[in-house]
Amino acid sequence: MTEHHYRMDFPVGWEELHRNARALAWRLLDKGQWNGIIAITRGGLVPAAILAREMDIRMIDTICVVSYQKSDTYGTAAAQGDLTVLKGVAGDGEGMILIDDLVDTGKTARHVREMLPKAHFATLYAKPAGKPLVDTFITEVSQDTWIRFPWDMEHTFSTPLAERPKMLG
Ligand SMILES: O=P(O)(O)OC[C@H]1O[C@H](OP(=O)(O)OP(=O)(O)O)[C@H](O)[C@@H]1O
Ligand SMILES: Nc1nc2[nH]cnc2c(=O)[nH]1
Ligand SMILES: [Mg+2]
Repeated sequence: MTEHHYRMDFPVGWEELHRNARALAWRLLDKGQWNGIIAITRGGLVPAAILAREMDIRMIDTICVVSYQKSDTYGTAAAQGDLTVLKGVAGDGEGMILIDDLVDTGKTARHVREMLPKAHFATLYAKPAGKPLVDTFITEVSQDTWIRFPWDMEHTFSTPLAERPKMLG
């Protein structure tokens, strides 16, 4: 188990996520022809759907993995367990876009890149430790930032920034 310390919160709304995913689609279209998309579950599924629509790709597969345990009250990962692959993909990934929402420590990226060494690994967000493992990403955030995706959030009371350090621990 690896312990993580996140000091900053980075909430991402649907519009911002959509804009970033479309920016990624532009970048990938510029890089050539693709045979399909492989989404890393679960975070890669939404970006995969947006890429598929923008890039006119119908061939979509998944690598199904379990890694982080989100165990604290605020949905921030307290620990990262061993990576378990529930479902892989045949072949070496040639001509395929391998997509995830983000790369953090790079542990997931390292594992899936070994499984599909010829795939083009893309993410919307990247933290410095994982950045060298990504072929194409859109937005970099610092290592001590916890990204909150729209599918993990709902509209609720917003705690003033000055009080948040107590919450993040
Ligand atoms: O670079 P790493 O430190 O390996 O972290 C990145 C991984 O963590 C998140 O997935 P998570 O395990 O939270 O599961 P989910 O996609 O099912 O929500 C994210 O979607 C990446 O897959
Ligand atoms: N939602 C979310 N999941 C993660 N898994 C690893 N890092 C992160 C992060 O910053 N945000
Ligand atoms: Mg994930």
